[in-house]
Amino acid sequence: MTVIRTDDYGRVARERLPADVWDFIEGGSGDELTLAANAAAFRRARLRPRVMVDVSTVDTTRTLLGSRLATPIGIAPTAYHQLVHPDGEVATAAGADRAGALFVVAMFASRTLKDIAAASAAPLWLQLYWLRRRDAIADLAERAADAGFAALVLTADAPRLGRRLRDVRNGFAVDGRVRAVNLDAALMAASHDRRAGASALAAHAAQTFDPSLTWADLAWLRERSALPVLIKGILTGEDAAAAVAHGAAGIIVSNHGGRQLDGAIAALDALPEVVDAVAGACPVLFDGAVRGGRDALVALALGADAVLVGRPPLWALAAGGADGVADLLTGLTDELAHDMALAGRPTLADVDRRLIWGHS
Ligand SMILES: Cc1cc2nc3c(=O)[nH]c(=O)nc-3n(C[C@H](O)[C@H](O)[C@H](O)COP(=O)(O)O)c2cc1C
Ligand SMILES: CCCCCCC(=O)C(=O)O
Repeated sequence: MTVIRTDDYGRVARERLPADVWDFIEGGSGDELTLAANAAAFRRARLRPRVMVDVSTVDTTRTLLGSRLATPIGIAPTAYHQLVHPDGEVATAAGADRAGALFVVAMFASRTLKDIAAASAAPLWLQLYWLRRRDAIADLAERAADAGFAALVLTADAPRLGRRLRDVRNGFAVDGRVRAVNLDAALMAASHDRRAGASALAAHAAQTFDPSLTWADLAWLRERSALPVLIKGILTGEDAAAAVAHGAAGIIVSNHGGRQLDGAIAALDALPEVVDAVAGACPVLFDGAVRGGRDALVALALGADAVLVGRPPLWALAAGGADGVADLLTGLTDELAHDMALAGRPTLADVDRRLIWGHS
């Protein structure tokens, strides 16, 4: 199959991956209402292009927390990349590096932070879940700083894992050969216990995730790491304001790709409210159903400083390893530049709400 659009990687990956791994990646929680809403929100958006603008040069570069990126399209944290490719996150990092893109590495990465860092000169951030074992969080934050990671991302929307019915039906468990190597083995054992009619990941999260996380705990993390801490999983202006008040260095508007609270609003619909509440106090990133350059353009116009893609890099990794990831990201960035030119917005500074019909 010739790969010309993001979804083509998905078709190739689906042919290559075991059905239960495909379902783990693709699935949302519950009735997958939020998963569907994320994509539908982009399909509704309509653009107001300007003409007679010099677009002979289009600039997609973006500076985020002091790091210069070739593209405002980066990689969202997703667990266990070795489920789809033997090189796992090392290949993902190499692909992101070639595209000059940000890669947010998951706490449950299947390659070591050191090996991932060695594969990329582009910025790397580390995502954290709030574990009952605080020592594991502090230890990981320290190792991330030592390995040259530039920021931490605390995922706030997962006091427990969403009820992902595909995983429950498949009795999904992570293949024993794929390990969350940055956490100690005892902490991770349950994610490999296959049991009919249950998701091993959900059972494992119930044991290890600490559902008592509140804003006060952000101070604990900030005291233990000099790295800036962003909060991922914000969908309301109230929480965005609280994040700023508690010293968050950035916010990621996200409903976890429709994998947590089913029925939560589409991430794109939440974006303007969050951007208004933040009022420029810190960068606002976005994820959820970005599948093309036009989607990225819409989210940027609604106020995101950068967008992240979650499932597509896993598809591209399965389809073509590091080359697949690099091609995906450069392809998305080319599409973004193309649409910026046709919309009469030659720089990201020109991309604002006036571009979106109904928001101008
Ligand atoms: C297979 C998979 C694993 C994920 N793992 C994590 C994770 O470990 N930590 C996290 O904060 N979010 C995780 N996410 C959510 C993504 O970071 C992101 O919010 C979501 O995938 C964005 O939506 P998209 O897939 O439509 O681009 C995961 C998503 C998928 C699909
Ligand atoms: C207990 C391990 C949880 C990893 C979950 C990754 C994931 O599927 C998600 O966050 O979504």
